[in-house]
Amino acid sequence: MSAKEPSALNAFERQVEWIMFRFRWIFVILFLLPASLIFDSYHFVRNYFIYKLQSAPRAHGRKVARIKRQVREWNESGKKTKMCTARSGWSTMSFRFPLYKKNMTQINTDQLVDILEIDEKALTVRVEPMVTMGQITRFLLPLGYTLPIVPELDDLTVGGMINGCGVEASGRKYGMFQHICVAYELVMADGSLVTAKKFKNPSTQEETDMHTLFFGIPWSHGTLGFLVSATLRIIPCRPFVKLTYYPTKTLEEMEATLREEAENRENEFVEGLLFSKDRGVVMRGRFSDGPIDNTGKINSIGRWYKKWFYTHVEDLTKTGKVHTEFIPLREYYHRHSKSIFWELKEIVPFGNNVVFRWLLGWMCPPKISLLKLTTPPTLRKLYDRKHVLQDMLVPLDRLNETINVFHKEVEVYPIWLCPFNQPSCPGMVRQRSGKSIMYVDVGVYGITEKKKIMTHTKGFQMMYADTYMTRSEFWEMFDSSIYDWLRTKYQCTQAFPDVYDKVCKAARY
Ligand SMILES: Cc1cc2nc3c(=O)[nH]c(=O)nc-3n(C[C@H](O)[C@H](O)[C@H](O)COP(=O)(O)OP(=O)(O)OC[C@H]3O[C@@H](n4cnc5c(N)ncnc54)[C@H](O)[C@@H]3O)c2cc1C
Ligand SMILES: NC(=O)C1=CN([C@@H]2O[C@H](COP(=O)(O)OP(=O)(O)OC[C@H]3O[C@@H](n4cnc5c(N)ncnc54)[C@H](OP(=O)(O)O)[C@@H]3O)[C@@H](O)[C@H]2O)C=CC1
Ligand SMILES: CC(C)=CCC[C@@H](C)[C@H]1CC[C@H]2C3=C(CC[C@]12C)[C@@]1(C)CC[C@H](O)C[C@@H]1CC3
Repeated sequence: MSAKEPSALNAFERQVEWIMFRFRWIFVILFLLPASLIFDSYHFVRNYFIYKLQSAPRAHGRKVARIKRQVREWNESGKKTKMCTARSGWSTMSFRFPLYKKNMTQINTDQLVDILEIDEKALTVRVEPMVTMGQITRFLLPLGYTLPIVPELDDLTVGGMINGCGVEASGRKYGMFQHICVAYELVMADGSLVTAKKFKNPSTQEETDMHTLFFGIPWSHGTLGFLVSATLRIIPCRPFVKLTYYPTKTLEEMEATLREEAENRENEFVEGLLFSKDRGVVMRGRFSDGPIDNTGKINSIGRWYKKWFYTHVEDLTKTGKVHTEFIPLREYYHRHSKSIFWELKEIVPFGNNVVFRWLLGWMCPPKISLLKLTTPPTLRKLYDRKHVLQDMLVPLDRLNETINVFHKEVEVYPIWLCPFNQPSCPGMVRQRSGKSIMYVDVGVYGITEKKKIMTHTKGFQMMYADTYMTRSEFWEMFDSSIYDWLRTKYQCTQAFPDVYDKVCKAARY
């Protein structure tokens, strides 16, 4: 456990800080909302034309050749500094800017933004790593398919979900994002192109190597090679999610209901929200064709004038009754995008007001990357002191204990609870029980009124969040056996930093 001391501020500085925080919405409404709309419209049109022209598969070879050439040039020029991707710090989905990029050779992977091919026989889709979740759902759902796991913010990338990690409400059935991956195409430190994948019975040394590499990539944060494409599983889907809300009145009831629903094999999605230590709701979802059996109405939560999803859920829990409704699938997947979970209320405090929603809701949300880019240093300091951003992945039977720790230390609500299945397979996140265990992601995001203490309970911490762990604490949490071996075998130690040196506090500001 390590404490973060608030820096001493005088009264004037506090006032400036408060004004910037309270009136940021003016800048957001006047500049960021229109800029976000332009940005998204450009990408929408661009992707539409690329799809219609079918040019992405041909262009992929050229893009990969360029990356191989950059890595070979790095080798030939004497390997002076280590390598990382050239993705700019402001466009990534974490609060922090990566400091490490400044002193490294940046390999340009920014053009890898296209969906390459869908194989309806093998039920897979092959995509480049900068493809976003919003892009994938827009492409797959009209074809009647979906990824088994769709992390909910539109701008999360496939590369980030694989090299970092991705969880979502369907994790109870499919695990983490890495568990829906079939193969990774990688440019390694020597400039070679390899395909890492799972083999049922690896029979040659090469197959064994590629099998081991496949398990090493998730959570490695680009420290084993550059991902240039990924083959992902797809599943058939239906146009709606039939969502049932079960209000809970105690933490014990929450844990029991979450477990019961997570273990029910008929459920596709299970998610919990805690609005206070005791009061919460468990939501279970199943694919559906809509309200044909008169068990509920359609609620198009994604429409611009609709309430933010979590406030809708909170209103339902206040009735104390079980409620069922049908949500269009894509709107369900991106249900937390419009309100950026519950972060937008700090930025546009009246963003959920009915008048605002009808007038300007269609431009929401502002892009997270633009918010990040335009956070002034004064506000960053305030966020440093008062804002909590933590995701702890813990076995479900430790939920109660974990909530108690977060309640005592930061008392930030709502808390996001996302159960997911953690198989016993090799990799950095490792449980060695020999069987699958139900874990839960406990996500805490928001402003705390308490003195901020960063605590890490037993489990795995998602590394996009703020981490104050020492190197030894880090490697106590994660399993390094395959990782270290792969780093040596593929000459990564000279080519890429150690994963801890990318995610520790000193590497980000
Ligand atoms: C000095 C040294 C030499 C090494 N030499 C080799 C080598 O020659 N060849 C090589 O491949 N690795 C080699 N390794 C890597 C080695 O595989 C791992 O470091 C080690 O086995 C990890 O142990 P573990 O208990 O975490 O994984 P284990 O559970 O032992 O897993 C090892 C391998 O078994 C397979 N496996 C296990 N569970 C599952 C599962 N649930 N689903 C699918 N696959 C599974 C995977 O291939 C995995 O890579 C070496 C490591 C070291 C330190
Ligand atoms: N529901 C969820 O699961 C959510 C998850 N998140 C977190 O957000 C992060 C994803 O953010 P996103 O902006 O998409 O990704 P980032 O750009 O932040 O990438 C995350 C890491 O993956 C590495 N990486 C990305 N692409 C490649 C590639 N092609 N080759 C090699 N390494 C690569 C990056 O390396 P480098 O440093 O070299 O750029 C970086 O270390 C994840 O880490 C995730 O944990 C956030 C919100 C929700
Ligand atoms: C569901 C999981 C696993 C994680 C959700 C994480 C998000 C809540 C955060 C990821 C990036 C964060 C940023 C902000 C809020 C919280 C996230 C969206 C800001 C928008 C907060 C305001 C700052 O000025 C900019 C931040 C950018 C990153």
